[in-house]
Parts: sequence; structure tokens; C-alpha cells
Amino acid sequence: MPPPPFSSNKDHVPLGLPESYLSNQPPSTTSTPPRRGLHANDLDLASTQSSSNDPFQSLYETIKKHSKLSGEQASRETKRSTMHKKKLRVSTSSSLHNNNDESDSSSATANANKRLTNISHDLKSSNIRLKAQVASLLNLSNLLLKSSSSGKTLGMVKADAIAFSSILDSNVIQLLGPSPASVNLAGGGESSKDSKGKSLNLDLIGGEDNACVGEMMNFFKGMQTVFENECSAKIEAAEAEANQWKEQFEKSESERVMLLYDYKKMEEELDSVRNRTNEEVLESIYDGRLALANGEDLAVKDDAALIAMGIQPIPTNALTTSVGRTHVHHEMDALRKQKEFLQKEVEDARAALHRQQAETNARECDMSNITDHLEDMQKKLLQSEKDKVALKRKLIAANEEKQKLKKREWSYEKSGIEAKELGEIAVRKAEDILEKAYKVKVAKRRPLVRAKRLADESRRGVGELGRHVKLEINRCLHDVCDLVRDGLFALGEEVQGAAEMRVKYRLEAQERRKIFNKMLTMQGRLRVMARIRPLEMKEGGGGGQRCLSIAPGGDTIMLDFDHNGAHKFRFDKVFSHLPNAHSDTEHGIAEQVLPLALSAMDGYNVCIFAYGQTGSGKTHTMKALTSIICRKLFSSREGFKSKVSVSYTEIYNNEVRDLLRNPKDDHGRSEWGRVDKIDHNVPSLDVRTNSDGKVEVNSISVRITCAEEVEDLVRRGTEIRSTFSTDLNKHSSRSHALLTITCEVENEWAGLKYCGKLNLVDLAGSERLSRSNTEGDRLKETQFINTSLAALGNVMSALAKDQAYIPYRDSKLTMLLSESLSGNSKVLMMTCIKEGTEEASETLCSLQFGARAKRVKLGEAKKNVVGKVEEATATATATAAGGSNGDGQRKKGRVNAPPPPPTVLAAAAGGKPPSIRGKSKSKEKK
Ligand SMILES: Nc1ncnc2c1ncn2[C@@H]1O[C@H](COP(=O)(O)OP(=O)(O)OP(=O)(O)O)[C@@H](O)[C@H]1O
Repeated sequence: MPPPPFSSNKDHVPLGLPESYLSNQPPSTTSTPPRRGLHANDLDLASTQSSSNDPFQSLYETIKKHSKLSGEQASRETKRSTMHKKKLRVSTSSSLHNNNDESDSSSATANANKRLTNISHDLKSSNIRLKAQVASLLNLSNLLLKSSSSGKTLGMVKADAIAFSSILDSNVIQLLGPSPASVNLAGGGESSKDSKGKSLNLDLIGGEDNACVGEMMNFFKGMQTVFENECSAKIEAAEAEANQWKEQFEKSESERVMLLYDYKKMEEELDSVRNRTNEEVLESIYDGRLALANGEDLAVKDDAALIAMGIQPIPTNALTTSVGRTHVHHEMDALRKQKEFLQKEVEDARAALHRQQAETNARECDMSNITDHLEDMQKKLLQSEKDKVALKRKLIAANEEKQKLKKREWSYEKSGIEAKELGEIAVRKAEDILEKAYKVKVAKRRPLVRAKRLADESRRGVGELGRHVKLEINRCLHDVCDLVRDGLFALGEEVQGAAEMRVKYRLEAQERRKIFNKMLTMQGRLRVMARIRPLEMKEGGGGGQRCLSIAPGGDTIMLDFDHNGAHKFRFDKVFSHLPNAHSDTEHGIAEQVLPLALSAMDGYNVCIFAYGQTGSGKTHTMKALTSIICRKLFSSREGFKSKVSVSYTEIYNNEVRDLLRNPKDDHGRSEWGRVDKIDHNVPSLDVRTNSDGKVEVNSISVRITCAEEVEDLVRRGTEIRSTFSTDLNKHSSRSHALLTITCEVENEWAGLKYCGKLNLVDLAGSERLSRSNTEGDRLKETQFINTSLAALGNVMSALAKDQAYIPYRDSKLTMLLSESLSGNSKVLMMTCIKEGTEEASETLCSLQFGARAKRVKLGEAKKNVVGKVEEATATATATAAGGSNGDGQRKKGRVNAPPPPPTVLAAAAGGKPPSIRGKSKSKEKK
């Protein structure tokens, strides 16, 4: 138990007041200095601590209990005081009734009552203040409880922070590895350095891949170290702050305990004062009454003090005794001192409360700061958690990148090794080549050196040689000049002789041709030749059967048709690739045909026509022959004045059409454009017989000067010729084509003008209707073709039988060929046949047709003389010819030998032949 705060020794203090009150000194500080801090035994905390481990909770409970006790005690005291007051009032009133000086006594009683009321009022107010103090202490204890719980949270947070730091440490160390890092932290503003003290820059993109990975590792390690340092620094700061606050809390706790102790002591003192005051007041009243009864005089001087204290002094007339006055005086002093003491205590308590309040506020403020700080810490921890996750992600990405880089590195290494190997091979090869090149260089240098030496030598020799050569040249030049002079004389003679020989040759050629024509004319029959077209691939070019063969001698075709022995057909010539046959080349055929064709230049009518089944090569053959004949015709014109004109017609569906017409059709195609569609609207030409009995056609006749012009016209005409694709031939001619070349020649040697006609006829092919599978227009065409060919066959038969009537007029074809077939012409039929077994029957027909034609005797062919050449020209020519023979003497060794006659020379040199009289004269004059 704590020692009593005030002494209750009544011996020293008559009214029972404590000595300190009387000496106006604070009792606690002077007599027994109060202990700072509250001990457990003082507050009976031992028992409380045993029940609860939380000191704050027990403290709170204790304060609560004491404050409750204080409240109860205060109320008890108040009740007691009230009762005491009542008693005093009763006793006072009774005593006053018994007193003679009733009015004085009543006023004293009233004063005493007043004072009591005041004391009671003070007690009430002090009670209220105590209650308020208790409430504030309760608040304080609540705050401390909160502080304690906050302290717990702080501890927890700290523990969590430490745990997190350790997890983070382990993770980061595990992920980053042990390499040191150097990195400039964002916001840190500091750049740490690696072990070598060299500042590194984080550069994950550029540089070598390995360096990047290493830098990454360094970066993460640096992050780890910095984070560790920061965390530990923050934790240490938080710990220090927590310790500080703990110390402060303990300090305030001890202060609070001390205050409680003071408060309790004060309460006790108050109680004792209250008790003593009541007793003493009663005693003083009793004594006062006694003094009054004894008639003691009271000091008047004290009245003013009493009044000043609010106590009504006892009137002098009522209390006259000095004892009474003295007592009252003492009582008043005591009361005054007590009041002062109480006032002082209250002020001290108020100041202490103020201090407490301020400290509590400060603590609250600090606590809120700590709470904020803790929240910040929590936020930072969360942020660091997020950073950790982000770092983890980055680390995973970096690992993936690392893997990729490793793979790439492997591939680079592989390709590097390959490249190295290739490079080594290339280097070896290059070395080989260089070695070879060096050898070659060395080998080549030798002949070069040798050549150089030779060149030097020859350069030296050349000088001498040049001089020799010069002399030799001069000598030679003289010799050459002599030789040339002699040679020129000899050459002149030679030229003269050559010219004479040329003239002789031409005369000889003419004579030969004359004889040939005479022979042909004498023969007077239609010549028939055959040409066998080789098998096409589709017909068995890859193994198809042939039904034809050529007998030795080359003119007889054997057809193995029906296995009843071969059919034999003899012709003038047979052209084929088959053994024994004549050369099937175009020039081989032309060689045989040309003498006949060229007789047109001598004024004969010549007709060459191709007959045969469709697709047997008629057009193919005639095209080639036309080209060769025309070239030869124009080349053999040399030495003759001639005019050549061409007409080109076709007989389509027994109608004659001009193939040299303007081919502009209704499709709007350009001139001479190819027409794939047969134009049925083309007007046919008139075929009529003139007064001489000759058949005439009003076709276009084009004057030409060279073979190329003929070829061009034929090409254009063929383009608009009626052709169509059939089952048997892709480009089957659906008409008979007649190319007529009219040659007007002035034969100056003979002095006559001749007009020969060369008809080149490409007949449409005969075909069986059953095989051609034609219908509509094609069928109609086929019928016309077959009819006209039949008419030709009839004409041939009639001619062969030498009938009186030849049915020329049965068809347009025979009408147009009538002139050629009527006995004044040389006719050649080229029978075109196929050699495949499939075509055997058609081949047989063609061969039979050819055989029939071969029997035709046309009679002697005659020249068509259309006029005479001027005599002068003929004489000149004859003179020239004769002159060459007569005056062939030349002076030997003369250069200026007389030239041969101009006509002869012109003919010999291939120049223009002598012109027709009149015109040629004028030209000669010019
Ligand atoms: N001797 C040959 N050598 C090679 N191919 C040939 C020979 N003769 C003809 N031919 C080819 O055979 C095909 C038919 O020839 P071509 O048109 O000349 O026959 P055709 O007798 O005129 O037929 P049609 O009577 O139907 O007009 C053509 O493609 C031609 O080139």
C-alpha cells in the first residue's frame, strides 16, 4: 500500500488540517516526494498481470476499476456530506432555538450553511473534473491500446517485409545467378560499378549476343543488390522508429502511471480533507457556539477577511467572546488555506490534463504518421511485388531470347564451320590455280623471251631485208609491167575468143532446145509422171503398210492391191523416196519438168497439171514447181526481149473466179488477207469461145518482170483460194487452180515473135464421198470436183481413142484446158499418189487415170508465132554471129584489140538484148 499522503496527527494541527496546508507548501513535494512511474504493486497490477499478458489491457482494466471506485467513493462521500449537512442543520437550528441570541446564531448558521454549500459545490465540481479526468484517462488508455495494436501490425509488417525480402532475395539470386551487376537505377540517380570499377551500360539490343546476356545478368543482379539495400534500410528505419515510439510509449505509460498515482493520492487527500473538514466544521461550530456561550470576543479585523472569502462574519454584537472569534478566525484561515490548496491542486490537475491532452494529440499525430508511413511501406511492397513479377516476365523473355540466340549461334557456328571448310577448299583451289598459273606464266615467258629475241633479230634483219626487197620490187615491177602488157594483149584475145565462144554456145543451146522441142513435138503425146507422197505418221509412218513399190528402171509403179498380183503402171518418170525411183527432191523433179516448161518461151503452149486423190501432194508439188519454173523462166529470158504476164483463176463449183481480184470481203479484212471462209458471193468470170475457137476468160492479167512478183501473186491468190479442212486433208483445195503465165518473146535470131502459154494447174483432189464424210457445202463441192475430174477423164479417154468429138464443154475445167489438150500444146500430167494400203483403191484410180492419159496422143506441138522481129535487128544479130566466126583474127600482144560486136557482147555479158526495131534504135542513139 502506498504511504498516506497527508499526516492526520491532530496534535500538531488543532483543526485536523495537514501541516503542509497550514505551511502553505505542497504536501507531496515537501514531505514525501511522489515516485515517478506506477508500480504494479501500487496499482495492484500483479494480480491483473497474472490473468492477462497484455500490459495495456490490464492497465486499462485497472484504470477503469479505480475510476469506478472513485466514482462510487465520491458519491458515497457526497451522500455522507449531505447527511452530515442535514444533521448539522438540525443541530444548528436546535441550538439556535436554545440560544438567547437567536438572530446571531441563525446568521452564523446561515454563514456556515453557505460555506458548506460552497464546499459542497467545490466538491461537486472537483468530482466532475475528476470524472472528466478519468474519461480522458480512459481515452488515453484506448489510444494506447490502439498504439499497442498498431505496434503489433508494425511488427507483423516488419516480419512480412523481412520474409518477403528473403523470398525476393532467394528468387532473384536463383534467377539472376552470381554475376555482379552494374546498372543505373531509375529514380536512384546513382550508377554503381562492377568489380573492376568500370561503369557498364545496359544495352540489350546492340552488341554481341553473349555480351547482352551477360549485361542482362549484371542488370538483374544490380537490381537485387539495390533492392536489398533499400529494403534493409527501410526496415531498419522502421524498426528504429518503432523502438523510438516504444520508448515514447513506455515513457508516457510511466507518466500516466505517475499521474494515476498522483490522482489517487489527491483523491485520498481530498477524502481525508473532506472528512476532516466536516468534523472540524462541526467542531468549530460547536466551539463557536461554546465561545459564544462563554462570551468571548472575536476579532473584528477578521470580518473583512471572512467577507472577502464569502463568509458572513459573525456580528460582533452576537459573538462577543474572543475565544469564539479566535476559533472562527482559525477556522476561516484553515478554510482559506484549504481552499487555496484545493484551487492549486485543481489548477495543477488541469495543467497536467492539458499536458496529457497535448501529448495524446502529439502521439495521435505520430501514430497517424506511422500509419501513413506503414501504408506507404505496404504500397511500396506491393509495387516491389509487381516489379518482381515484371522482372520475372522480363527474365523469362530474356531466357527465351537467350535460347533463340544460342540456337542462332549454333547455326552460325555450323554455317561458319561450313564456310570455313569451303573457304579452305577455295583457298586450296586458288593456291593450285595460282601455282598452275605461275607455271604457265613461267612456261609462257620462255617463248615470249624467245619471240622477243627473234623480234629484235628480225627487226634488225628487216632493215636489210627491206632494202633488198625494195630493189627486188623495183626489178619485179619492171618485169611485171612487161608481163602485164603481154598478158593484156593475150587477155584481149582471150576475151574476144570467149565472146565468140559464148555466142557460139547460145546458138548451140538454141539449136539444142530446138532439137529437143522438135523431139517432144515429134513425140506429140501427153507426158505423164508420178510422184509418191510418203506415208504420214498417222497413216503408219511408225510402221504403216505400203502398197506401192518401184520396179527397177524407175519408171514402173507396182501396186499390190488385192493380193492377185501387182498392178503395174509405167510412166515417163516416177519420183519417190522408194528404191529404184527418181529423186523425189524438188530440184530432181524440176530437172525433168523444166525443158517442157521452158518451151513456153519458144512460143509453145505448155500445160502442167497435177492430178490425184485429196491429200496426195498436188498443191505441195505444184507450189514447188511454180517457184522453180518461174525463176528459171526469167533467168533464161536473157538475150531475149520478152513480156510476161500472169493470170490466176480457180474453178469452184464449176464457176471460174479470179484469184487476183481485190479480196476485200464482207468481213472487212485487209487486202490480200487470208480468208478462211469461202466467199460464195464472189462473181464468176465469163468463159467464152472467141471467133478463132479459142476459149477466153475475162480474168485479170498482171504484167510481171521477175519471178518474185509471180511468187507473190501466187501466194496472195492461194490465200483467197477456196480451201477447207476435211477429214482427209487439213487444208483441202476445194477448187481447181489455174496459173497462166503468158510469155511474148521476140526471137531475134529467128526474127519472129512468139507467144507461149504456160498453164500450171493444181486440180482439186478426187475423193470418195464415203471416206470424206462431207455434207452440205462440202458435199456439193466434192460432187462438183468429182464431176469436173470425170469430165477431164472423159476428155482424156476421147483424146486417147482419138475420137472425133472431144467433150471439152462438159465442164469449165475441160473448157479451160481445151487449148492445152487440143493438140497444139505440150502437156505434162503429174499423178500424185499415196503409198499407204488404206489409200490403195484411190491410188489405183489415180494410176489408172494416169495410164489413160498416157495413151493420149496430142499430135505435134506448134509454136505460136505472133509476128516478126525487125529485119535490121535480125541481120545485126546474124552479122554479129557471122562476124565472130569470120573476123576472129587478133594481133597478138596488143592491148587495144577491137571489141566484139555490141549485141554479142551484151548477150555474152548478160546485158540487155537487142531491142525491137524502132524503139531499140532510139535507145541505141541515146
Ligand atoms: N512429197 C511430199 N513430201 C512431204 N509432204 C507432202 C508431200 N506431198 C504432200 N505433202 C503434205 O501432204 C499434205 C497434203 O498435201 P496437199 O495439200 O498438197 O495435197 P492435195 O493433193 O493438194 O490435197 P487436196 O486435193 O485436198 O487439195 C500437205 O501437208 C503437204 O505438205
